[in-house]
Parts: sequence; C-alpha cells; structure tokens
Amino acid sequence: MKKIVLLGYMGCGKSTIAQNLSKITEIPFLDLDVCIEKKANLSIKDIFEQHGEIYFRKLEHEMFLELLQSPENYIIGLGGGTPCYANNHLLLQNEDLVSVYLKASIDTLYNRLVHNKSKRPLIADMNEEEMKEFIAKHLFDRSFYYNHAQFKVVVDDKTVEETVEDILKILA
Ligand SMILES: Nc1ncnc2c1ncn2[C@@H]1O[C@H](COP(=O)(O)OP(=O)(O)O)[C@@H](O)[C@H]1O
Ligand SMILES: O=C(O)C1=C[C@@H](OP(=O)(O)O)[C@@H](O)[C@H](O)C1
Ligand SMILES: [Mg+2]
Repeated sequence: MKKIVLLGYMGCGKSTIAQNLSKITEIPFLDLDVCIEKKANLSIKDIFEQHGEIYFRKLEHEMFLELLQSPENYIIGLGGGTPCYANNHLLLQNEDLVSVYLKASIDTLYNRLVHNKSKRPLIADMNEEEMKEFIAKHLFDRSFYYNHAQFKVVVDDKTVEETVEDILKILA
C-alpha cells in the first residue's frame, strides 16, 4: 500500500474527501494544514498574518517532506498551494505514492468558497466579484503544477461519496 496524496485548488474538497476516504479504507488521514498548525501552534491565518506567506511555504514544504518520509501509511490532504512551491510538484510523481488531483471548475470552486473564505488568508478579504476573477486567474496559473499529479478526478457535480468511489477505482 502506498501513501495517497490529494491535491487541488482551495475548496476542491481535499480535506473533506481525504477524511471520507480514510473512513472507508481505514488508512489514517492527515491534513497538511492541520499538521502545520499543530507544529507552529498557530492557525494558518495567524501564520500568514504574523510571519507572511513565504514563511508559511517553508513550513509547508518541510511538513510535506516529513510526512512523505514517515514509515507509516497515510492519506494526505495537501493545501491548495502545496504543489506550486519549493518544487513540491516533483514529489507528486514519486513512485512510492499515489497522487490524485481533485479537479474542480471555477464555478464549483467559487460556489464552495464564497461562504467559506474566512480561514483562507489568500481570499479572506475579497468581495464576490474579486474572488471570481482571482480564482479564474489563480487556477490557470496553478494548473501546470496540479497536472503533475499521477491521476485526475473531476469533482464537479459529484457527491462526496461519488468522488471517493472514483478514487477507490484508481487504487484498485
Ligand atoms: N461533493 C463535495 N465534495 C467535497 N466537498 C464538498 C462537496 N459538496 C460540498 N462540499 C463542501 O465544500 C467544501 C470543501 O472544502 P475542503 O474539504 O476544506 O476543501 P479543501 O481542503 O480542498 O480546501 C467543504 O465545506 C465541503 O463540505
Ligand atoms: O491555496 C493556497 O495557497 C492555500 C490553501 C489552503 O488550504 P486549502 O486548499 O485546504 O484551503 C492553505 O494551505 C492556505 O490558506 C493556502
Ligand atoms: Mg483543506
């Protein structure tokens, strides 16, 4: 059994899907953001506010390496930006793991994030119009990195259960 790494834009469902996949497979689940928060003893929002994004990206890279080097098996939910910094995208192609890009459209992401942005410092202060434009541009920039995943699952119009099913098929 290999480590399973879920990636994709903010709001695509990494944390939600990882948790549900964990229940079915009985493989423990770790959320990279939660691991960073525990280690830094600060919320993601406070890390950004007190130390800035570059410091966060350093912690994120270190924690990603630490989890990948652990001898135990995990389902790991990355942060939306994880593959896009510190050459983390190259780690997604490691044969010791299975990486899955949860691909969502701009509309899906916008609809999920619009009422769910306060803990996400990159979008927390944006109004609805700014957010839609930001997501569109940002997703375009980041797709290059997300496309380094070994597998892709389109999540638009799917229930949590349907997306989990799609990932189970990849793992079978
Ligand atoms: N079909 C679905 N799959 C995944 N998440 C969904 C779905 N429908 C609604 N949601 C909601 O979208 C949000 C996804 O957020 P989250 O799992 O934190 O994503 P990420 O970790 O990728 O940022 C959650 O609030 C979740 O309840
Ligand atoms: O896209 C990003 O750069 C970020 C996504 C967040 O994780 P989620 O994708 O789980 O919201 C979190 O790591 C941080 O706010 C930065
Ligand atoms: Mg998350």
